[in-house]
Amino acid sequence: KPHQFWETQPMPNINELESLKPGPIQEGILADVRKDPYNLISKFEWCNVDLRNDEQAQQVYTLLKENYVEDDDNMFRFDYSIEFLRWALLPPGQHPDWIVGVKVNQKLVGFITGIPVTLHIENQQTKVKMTEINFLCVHKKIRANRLAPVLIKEITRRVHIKNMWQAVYTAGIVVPTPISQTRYYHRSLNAKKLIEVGFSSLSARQTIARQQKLYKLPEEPKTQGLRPMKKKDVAQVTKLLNEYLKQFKLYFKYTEDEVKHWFLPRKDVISTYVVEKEQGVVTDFLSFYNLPSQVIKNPKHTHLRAAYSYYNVATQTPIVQLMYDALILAKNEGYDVFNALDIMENEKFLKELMFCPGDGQLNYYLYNWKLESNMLKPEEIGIVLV
Ligand SMILES: CCOC(=O)c1cnc2ccc(OC)cc2c1SCCC#N
Repeated sequence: KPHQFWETQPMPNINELESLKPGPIQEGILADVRKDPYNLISKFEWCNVDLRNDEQAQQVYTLLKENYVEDDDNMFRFDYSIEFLRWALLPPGQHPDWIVGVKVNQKLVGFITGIPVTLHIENQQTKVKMTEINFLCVHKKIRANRLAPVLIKEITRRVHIKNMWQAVYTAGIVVPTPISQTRYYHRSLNAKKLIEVGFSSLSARQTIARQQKLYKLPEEPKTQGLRPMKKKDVAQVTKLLNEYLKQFKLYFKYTEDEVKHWFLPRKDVISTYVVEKEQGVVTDFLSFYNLPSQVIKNPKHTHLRAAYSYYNVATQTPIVQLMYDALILAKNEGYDVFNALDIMENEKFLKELMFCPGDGQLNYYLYNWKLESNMLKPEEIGIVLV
């Protein structure tokens, strides 16, 4: 029976979509929260992973590299780097007991994480303090032990115990009940490599040279005043971002500390460029993160270098021009492909900049919250989960 576990969770099911009123589905009662961790089958143990510790970070890296998400054709598997995981999982206000591992004989075989976020939902006046759940992973060799539901229940318990009752997460699969179904788009930067790894294919009339010409980009960005973001830009970027995000139905509210963490450039992790035309005035910014993938069983390539569109705020520069510059910058940083979802204003540049729709979809979920509108359109989503 499908969704055995999800039927037991506070998620609206199909026939409740009409009856439930907007807001929390279940009232959270702190006194009812289990004080001790869920039971694990013998030899399995809970652990809090300290990602600042090189050995423990290496164990997480290897577990994900070998067992985390693959595309439907098993052509790629995400290869999150240790520095990326430290960026993604050690933001301001992080809770050490929200980086949850399961070990067997000191070997990491299961993983799930949460980070604290403040989410603004639809027209609700209040912003909801909640957790963003990510990196649910069970080693391939011990699947079908029903370990994933226990990992989800345990991190839910660790969130409840802090008096938080909602969560936000994404998944490529459909379980009860998505709040939005978005699509990945891909813009080729290295046509030859995408053909060699088998992602792109040539029709009879096409040649590799023709494809390379089609996707060729200028050497340098067009926008005057475009430069890497620096610490001195944090205040202006925070204001621009928080103002920009208000147009969406779902968005995070950022403190300056959070903007420092999420946007200051980190080599091979996050690239952020600001537009400063007039002395000291930042009018726009673009950002993309580095998430390579292992190419599974390919004679010629072991990895794909993929840049993922993060947050882009265009107030003076046309969004198409800003994103064209993002492609040029990503190409110059050595990426093979530039990926983006059809969320926020992305539809405005995807076609014009020659992005192609992928066959993978990304579903957004809210745990224990009924929306006013059952589903949100992709362009109403203002959050990117890495
Ligand atoms: C060339 C276009 O495809 C990808 O970039 C890519 C790379 N690695 C993956 C690993 C797991 C995976 O599992 C869904 C998908 C990919 C994808 S397509 C969806 C991500 C985007 N954009």
